[in-house]
Amino acid sequence: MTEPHPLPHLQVRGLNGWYGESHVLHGVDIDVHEGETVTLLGRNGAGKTSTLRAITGLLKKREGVIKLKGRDLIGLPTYQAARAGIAYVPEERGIFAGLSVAENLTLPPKVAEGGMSVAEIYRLFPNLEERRNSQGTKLSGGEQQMLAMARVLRNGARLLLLDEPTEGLAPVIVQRIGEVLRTLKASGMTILLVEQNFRFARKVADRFYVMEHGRVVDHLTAAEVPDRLASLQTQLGV
Ligand SMILES: Nc1ncnc2c1ncn2[C@@H]1O[C@H](COP(=O)(O)OP(=O)(O)OP(=O)(O)O)[C@@H](O)[C@H]1O
Repeated sequence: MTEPHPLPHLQVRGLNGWYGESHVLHGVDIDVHEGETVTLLGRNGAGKTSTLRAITGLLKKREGVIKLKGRDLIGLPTYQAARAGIAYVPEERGIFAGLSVAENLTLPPKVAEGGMSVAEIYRLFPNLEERRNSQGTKLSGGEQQMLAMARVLRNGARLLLLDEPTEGLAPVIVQRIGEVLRTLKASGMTILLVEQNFRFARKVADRFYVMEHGRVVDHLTAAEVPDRLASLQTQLGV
């Protein structure tokens, strides 16, 4: 039996980030422990997407500490962040529109042992198997989101960053994505999620950080949500 890892899977300290001269992240602090699902909440423009982009290195102008199981990532270029074990599904999903589902699934490079096989992917996402010969452009929004998640699950990374996975999707698909996240969590995956849909986030997350103006202004556990609901709704403007 392996001992639980003593360090957070992801530790972010004093993270600052800029788009050109525009300073958008002002000292973000986040911990995500192994096997946890954590959600970043906040109004539009609070800095949630930029935080994920800074963690992956896509936001290049950044300072602070970003550690993956104790290993500092801030000096590493984006492709090495992926190799270090981060799987990122951006809001725009990033699938190859001109390729079929099956082709999309065979392209991603493997970064670590333990990535899912195509057969395992099809077990988790039966609709993708039905649509395996369809082009990316022909998929529904929900199928595209599932394909985007499936692609990164192939690569063996154990930290999954998801940006608004339920945006624009029908309730039945949102529910399906929730089931997938719970299955991934049960398999030990660590998940950091940006989500505007608080009702959805509530069902999947262990803890929440609330962001405002490029910093974390609040933190709560799932157990604290009922007591904090009213103030949270004011903070989020929902
Ligand atoms: N490419 C960019 N160039 C310049 N400024 C940007 C860029 N992307 C985002 N910003 C700015 O950075 C700040 C944080 O935006 P970010 O997208 O991280 O917020 P968010 O909380 O994810 O909100 P949303 O849900 O609207 O994406 C905002 O002020 C936004 O206008």
